[in-house]
Amino acid sequence: MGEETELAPLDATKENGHNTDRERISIIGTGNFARALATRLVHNGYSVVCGSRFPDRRDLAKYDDTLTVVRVTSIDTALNQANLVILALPADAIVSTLTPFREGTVGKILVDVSNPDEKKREGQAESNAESISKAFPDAAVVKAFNTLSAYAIEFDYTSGVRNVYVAGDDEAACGKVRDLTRAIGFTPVQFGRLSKSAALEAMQQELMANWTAPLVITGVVFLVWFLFGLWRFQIKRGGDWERLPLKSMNKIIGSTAITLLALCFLAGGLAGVVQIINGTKYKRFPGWLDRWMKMRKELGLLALCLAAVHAVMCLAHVSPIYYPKWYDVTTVIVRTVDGAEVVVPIRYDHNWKGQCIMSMGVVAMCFLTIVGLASLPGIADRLTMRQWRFIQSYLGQFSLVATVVHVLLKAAPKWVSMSVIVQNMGFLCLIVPTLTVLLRFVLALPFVSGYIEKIRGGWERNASREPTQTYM
Ligand SMILES: NC(=O)C1=CN([C@@H]2O[C@H](COP(=O)(O)OP(=O)(O)OC[C@H]3O[C@@H](n4cnc5c(N)ncnc54)[C@H](OP(=O)(O)O)[C@@H]3O)[C@@H](O)[C@H]2O)C=CC1
Ligand SMILES: [Fe+3]
Repeated sequence: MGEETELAPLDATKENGHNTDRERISIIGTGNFARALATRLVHNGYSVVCGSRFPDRRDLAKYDDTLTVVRVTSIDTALNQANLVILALPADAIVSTLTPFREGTVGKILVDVSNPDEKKREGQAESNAESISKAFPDAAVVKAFNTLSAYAIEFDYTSGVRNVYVAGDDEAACGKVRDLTRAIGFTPVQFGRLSKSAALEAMQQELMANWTAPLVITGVVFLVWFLFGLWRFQIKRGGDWERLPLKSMNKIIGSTAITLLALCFLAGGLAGVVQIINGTKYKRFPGWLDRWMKMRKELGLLALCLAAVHAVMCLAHVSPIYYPKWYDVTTVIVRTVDGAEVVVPIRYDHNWKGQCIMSMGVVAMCFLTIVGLASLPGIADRLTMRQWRFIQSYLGQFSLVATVVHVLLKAAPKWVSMSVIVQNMGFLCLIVPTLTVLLRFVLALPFVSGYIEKIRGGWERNASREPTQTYM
């Protein structure tokens, strides 16, 4: 592809009195991101020009047939071909690449899609977008698209509408970028002024946004149950190490899952208690409760993940060998050649206990899966508020109750005969979930829930109190 001298000048895009320059977009760069955006733009009826340092050497058609209609020109020409220019260049090369063509940036909307190189940007307060804006003050710089991958832009037409965050100081320019975003099948979300672009760039650097604390909590809960299980099932029994990887680990993982599930629902219960004590919803929750409330989704998903592992491990080893009390056995007496009588089991059937434990586990897993799926963005977006609350609150609590019953059925009768109840993992791992279920039950009683609903509706017990104090 060479320099396209026959390209119409920008003004020629005004047709029938209408300015159709929105139809032509310039992209500077011919790399992965530039090609992905060009493909999507062409699919949506845009005419695209790509500016390259080496236009003669770039043949975009060899990547995808769609790109045969994309002209590759010099950077200078590309800048002059559209009002909206997307800078798909490496972050560090943007200013130096455009500086020789400063004239061409005047009056243009420059869309910065870049993400910083983490190491180079450490301690640097200014975002890429702000640096570009400073270097080219006669252009309107808009930050957008940086939170999407080239792959998602090029191929992901099916998994729901993705958000594209837009930040910039020029409202008209931001509006044009939002229109473009919408036109190619994304949902534009105005993120604020250009100063917010640093947050957008940081967003992309975060590997585990919102997940660090829930993962640490999961690790701590797992460690507590692991150490207890190690002592209870291996050390105390004088070394039963070959059962550690599956049988003991299954109980440890199951206990971790039910604890996390309880922690997920306990936060909401405590929030209700705090609101009753405060007598108003206009008082902030204490910091620890606020943070806890915000990690409920992650805690629930981690509980679901571990519950699934527990279920698979159960399938792998639940048998009459490990759990004889869950089975009825049919035996026959066989006489050996030397006349001795040997009792031989010929058939095992799950008894009532075994059937109830397994079926309650399946029910809990099923409801928990629905709750987990409904919390994922693509699905949650499609639910009405009422549907979402029904699944998260009612089905969620039902899954916790089913889980508690599952463990109770498995462990409860044993407690009665156990001299030291606190050594029973089934008993210990039920304490927090049972307290949570009881708390939620009390909060669901008509006069209590009515009182909370009143508070959540804006009613204040002491309406004359002023000003409302906040927790720090
Ligand atoms: N790839 C992705 O999934 C995502 C990328 N981004 C951002 O998009 C921008 C482009 O990324 P991507 O397309 O993956 O990168 P590539 O390395 O694939 O492409 C960059 C293009 O920029 C041009 N370029 C101009 N000057 C230079 C230079 N000095 N050094 C290297 N290339 C130069 C090159 O085109 P030519 O040789 O034709 O001039 C090159 O093809 C980056 O800022 C990145 O942070 C953001 C989100 C996701
Ligand atoms: Fe279980």
